[in-house]
Amino acid sequence: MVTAKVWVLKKHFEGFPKTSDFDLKKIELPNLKDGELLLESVFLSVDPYMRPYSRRDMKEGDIMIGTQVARIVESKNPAFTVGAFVVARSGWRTHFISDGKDIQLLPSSWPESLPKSLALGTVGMPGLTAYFGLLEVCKMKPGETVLVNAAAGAVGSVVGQLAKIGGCKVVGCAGSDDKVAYLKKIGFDEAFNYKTVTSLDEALRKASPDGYDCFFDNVGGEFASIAINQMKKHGRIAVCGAISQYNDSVPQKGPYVQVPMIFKELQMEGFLVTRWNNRREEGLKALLKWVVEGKVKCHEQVTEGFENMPMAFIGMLKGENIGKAIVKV
Ligand SMILES: NC(=O)C1=CN([C@@H]2O[C@H](COP(=O)(O)OP(=O)(O)OC[C@H]3O[C@@H](n4cnc5c(N)ncnc54)[C@H](OP(=O)(O)O)[C@@H]3O)[C@@H](O)[C@H]2O)C=CC1
Ligand SMILES: CCCCCCCCC/C=C/C=O
Repeated sequence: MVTAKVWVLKKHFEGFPKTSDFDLKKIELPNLKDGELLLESVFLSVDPYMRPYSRRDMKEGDIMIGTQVARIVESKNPAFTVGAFVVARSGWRTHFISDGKDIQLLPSSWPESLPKSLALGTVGMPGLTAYFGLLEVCKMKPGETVLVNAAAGAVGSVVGQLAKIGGCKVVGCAGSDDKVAYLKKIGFDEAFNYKTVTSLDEALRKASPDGYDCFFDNVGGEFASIAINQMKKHGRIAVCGAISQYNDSVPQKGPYVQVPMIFKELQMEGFLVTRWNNRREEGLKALLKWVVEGKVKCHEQVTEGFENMPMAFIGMLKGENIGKAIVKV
């Protein structure tokens, strides 16, 4: 008999999540039936979507949603061997049982030397978000200028590097001087700390006096309202995330987008990375290749210990992470 530790949502978040909104519990797992596997989580992901999705998809007492890289410790399914690593969507649990249908083996070409946690970041859902958002929504072209916010995070840091690979000029904004230094290190042409500039409008203008062809928006709210005015004619805005609004108890008010949208003839499109689930393999293959070649650099903010999951999640929402926020069990 295996005992799993799980984190449940004790109380729906009101405003910014608190550690007291979570409860750590223990669950006895049953013995495996034919066709089933026992897995242990090795790395778990904490992601911004957990904040809005908890309200939409969960009730109090449910196990927190989320993904992990897990190792197969017992198998009664001939398609999966003990010791193999998979990406699963089993929520905040140390151990779980699967019938093998909703788990994905790490690509067979995954180098031994590459951290498996990257399957939750650059070579996982956040990397795919950057890849499809830039190619399919922004439709970036060589020579264009791309703006990205939350630029030092899991999605943003990949957006900037893919845009450079695609022959664009890249401007990134992030919330600390250390993050700005990181952006310059990984090849961003311009980067600034949006928290310390006297005027965001002026800082954006200085970074690209001619304006922006593409804006990959991870933040929404006031930042997006200011940035939209600096789009070039026929610019494209990929509305990827709105993290500045996820913890609001009262919805923020305008300014509104219609006037710049009309006079600059902009395209603005929201998207979910799951739209391209049928092209997941293509995206992961491309991302893995760039990482192995050293063309895309990865950084992870690793929190040690399953007990610290709520703290890691709250820290990520506060902006404490450079690169992908990960918990190592
Ligand atoms: N559409 C889709 O399919 C997907 C959307 N997303 C979205 O992409 C965005 C980035 O996700 P991800 O890369 O995983 O997360 P990050 O690794 O970027 O972590 C979140 C970052 O958001 C920034 N942030 C937090 N609060 C605010 C705020 N009030 N104003 C501005 N910035 C803030 C912080 O960076 P800083 O210090 O720079 O402020 C923080 O580090 C999120 O909005 C997320 O919801 C992610 C995956 C898929
Ligand atoms: C329980 C795991 C669900 C994984 C869903 C990933 C979809 C991410 C879409 C993100 C939207 C905003 O952050």
